[in-house]
Amino acid sequence: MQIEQTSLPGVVILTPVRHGDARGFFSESWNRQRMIEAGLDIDFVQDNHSLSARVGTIRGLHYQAPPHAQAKLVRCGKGKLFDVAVDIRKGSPTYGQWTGVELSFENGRQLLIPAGFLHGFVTLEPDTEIVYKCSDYYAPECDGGVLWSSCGIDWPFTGEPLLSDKDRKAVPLADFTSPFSFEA
Ligand SMILES: Cc1cn([C@H]2C[C@H](O)[C@@H](COP(=O)(O)OP(=O)(O)O[C@H]3O[C@H](C)C(=O)[C@H](O)[C@H]3O)O2)c(=O)[nH]c1=O
Repeated sequence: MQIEQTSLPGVVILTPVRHGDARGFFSESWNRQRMIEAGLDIDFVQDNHSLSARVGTIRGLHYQAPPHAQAKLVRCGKGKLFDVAVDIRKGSPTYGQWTGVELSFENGRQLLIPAGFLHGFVTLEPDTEIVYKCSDYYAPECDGGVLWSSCGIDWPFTGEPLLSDKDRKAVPLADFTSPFSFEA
């Protein structure tokens, strides 16, 4: 498994090995022992899977607040997307900073996003599917969001995005009070 750092400490890109043969490929998309060996052991408890039919669909920027904060391991099961994490830990030297990576079925890359970061993505192909592991269960009472266009993210997409009503009405980062604090 290849591990690449990003501009945000703690947010890392993982690329599992693909074993190719005449049929296609086989890959261990997640192996807890490999994560432990890499010092990235996280006790994931829930897998999520969503389909976004239209190019330019933006889901995000979301978080779950403590006590149900979620770390996520995100990959693209079909199509292509640009995945983004934003540091919202009060007191963090990278507070409000973002990093983004293109995830696709073709490149097999995954983004590991710790708790304390917003997560969102924009789809770059039709019928794009995202699959991701979460380190806590869904807790709608802890669900929160920040407006996708308020964090200075250089989205690789022009035009009007497709958004849920919830995402369209999200609070701008400048007006946001984070429930997360940075722990050095
Ligand atoms: C997140 C979630 C949602 N749901 C239900 C609630 C709604 O009836 C429906 C759609 O939920 P929502 O509009 O919040 O889905 P997304 O906009 O894709 O939200 C997700 O997208 C961003 C990128 C994330 O990282 C989060 O996992 C999550 O916020 O699925 C569940 O039943 N379980 C869940 O864990």
